[in-house]
Amino acid sequence: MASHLSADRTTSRGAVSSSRRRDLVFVVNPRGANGRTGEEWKKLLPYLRSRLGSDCNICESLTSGPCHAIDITREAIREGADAVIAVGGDGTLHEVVNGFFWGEKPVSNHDEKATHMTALAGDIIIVHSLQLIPLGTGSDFARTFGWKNDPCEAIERIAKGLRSWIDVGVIVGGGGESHYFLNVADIHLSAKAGYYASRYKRFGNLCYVIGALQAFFGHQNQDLKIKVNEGEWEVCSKVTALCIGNAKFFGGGMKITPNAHPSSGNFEVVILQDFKWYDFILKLHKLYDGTHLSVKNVFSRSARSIEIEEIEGSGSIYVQSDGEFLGFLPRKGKTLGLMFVIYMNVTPKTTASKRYSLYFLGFAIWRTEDKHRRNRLHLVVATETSSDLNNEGVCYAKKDYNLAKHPEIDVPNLQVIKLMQSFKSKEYVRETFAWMHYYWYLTNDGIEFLRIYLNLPSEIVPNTLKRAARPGPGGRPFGGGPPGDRPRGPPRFEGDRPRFGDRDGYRGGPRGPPGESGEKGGAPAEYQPSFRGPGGRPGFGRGGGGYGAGPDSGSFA
Ligand SMILES: Nc1ncnc2c1ncn2[C@@H]1O[C@H](COP(=O)(O)OP(=O)(O)OP(=O)(O)O)[C@@H](O)[C@H]1O
Repeated sequence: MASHLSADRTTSRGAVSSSRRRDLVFVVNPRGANGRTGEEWKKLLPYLRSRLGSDCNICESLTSGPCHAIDITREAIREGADAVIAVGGDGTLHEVVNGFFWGEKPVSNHDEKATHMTALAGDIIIVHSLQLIPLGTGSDFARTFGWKNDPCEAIERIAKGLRSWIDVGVIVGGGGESHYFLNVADIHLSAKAGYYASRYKRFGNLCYVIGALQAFFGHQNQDLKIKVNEGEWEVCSKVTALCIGNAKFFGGGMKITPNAHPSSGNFEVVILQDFKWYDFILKLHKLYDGTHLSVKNVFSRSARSIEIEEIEGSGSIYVQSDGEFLGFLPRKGKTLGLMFVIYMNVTPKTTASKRYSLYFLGFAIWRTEDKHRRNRLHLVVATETSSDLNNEGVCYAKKDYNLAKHPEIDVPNLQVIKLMQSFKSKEYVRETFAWMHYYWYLTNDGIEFLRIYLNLPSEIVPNTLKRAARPGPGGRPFGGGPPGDRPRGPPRFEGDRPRFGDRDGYRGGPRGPPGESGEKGGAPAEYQPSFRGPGGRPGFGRGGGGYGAGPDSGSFA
């Protein structure tokens, strides 16, 4: 463990190395929330040790000043920490997230054997865990998940060890340097307000109001050029603020990007145009409850990437990410502020394709505000119990949106279909449709995702995959080697460039010949359905036409 980390190793260290005790590194900002974080932390530590000490090594490291959390995190990861826990506000979380990266690359462990980074044919999935004990002034990131500034609740989340992927945004600055964010990156008035608010943290959440009032002095709405998802440049006139949300809240509880979710794979970009100071006074309540999108001159769109250029070249447009002041938008002609998201799998050769995701430990699935998300995660957990998708590598559902329950999984049929459509869009499953039934086959990415999500050892593979390992005519090479040797699909990028404007482009191209890509109504020609009547279990995945079972699915990545 990092030399300067103070590690609580009251329990046998020998047991630590031989068993699976986790090394948890708590990065504490004692100055957070005007010093309250440090005080709370002192009170919390005995409880933390009693709650987690029997299973984990608890290492605490107090920051000594701004940016120190970045160095601590990097060192912790290199030394093999299983999880880094930010204790403080969004600023501390922001620094910890940046510590997960070095330049454009994720930081990796010194010890190759214990490495938490999985490299699969050029794709890198970062599986170091990040967690948060929200103890800051605003703690806005935690609000998206409905978390309170309650450290005991946070410790319970860590103890339960539930995990989820979250997206990480990247800002590529003028000099080409990468800067990462988790919550909201914003430009102009809101960023200026955040800059001033940081001076008044002693007033608690009121600091944001004071900051906003101060920011209006000398403020001028500015024309900006933006390019979304590598499309055409557009002019946005009189921009008051432009906010790029990976999560929903900023400024001490303003629901600025109400449709953003850190696992969606997209930002929500909200642009406020031509606002006057009195507009803010009159509409402030709408910003807090997230209903401002219906207000005149407020625009929202979903985006994976956005480039922003100042037209006037004033060099005075503030940029902020996760509530931390980053500097000013580069002047026109010199450089661009470029931001883009990022969802799992990095293809290292292609610098333009930065799709990272961190593993978020202790994700409060039952507390999230987003109903759809809750159902999705519930269903992933359900697959573990039902042994359906995970064990068999396949899942099915009748195309009946009103069916009260899926016959095998204890949730409404519609939720199964919606979850699988979401998985399909992420290429975790391949879909076919026949005889009023959908069938989904786990892809390699899907297996990897479920394995990590459900914390399964690498020996566990879906049953269909095991059968595919049998040699024989027409048999697929799947399963013949170690899991990491599984063959991959065709390259995800054409030449050096990702097909950014096209979702399929960055998710990967078609994975098989026409007819096998799993479009609705496109059951493979060789497919012979073997239904056993209503409520019976179709034969998919059990040898008939399942994943890896026959030549029809042979080109499936
Ligand atoms: N030891 C330290 N002394 C002074 N400042 C520090 C120290 N450690 C970290 N910082 C800085 O403190 C700033 C604020 O920290 P943090 O975000 O944790 O608290 P907060 O601002 O009260 O909460 P929030 O951002 O949620 O409103 C960060 O910019 C960080 O760089």
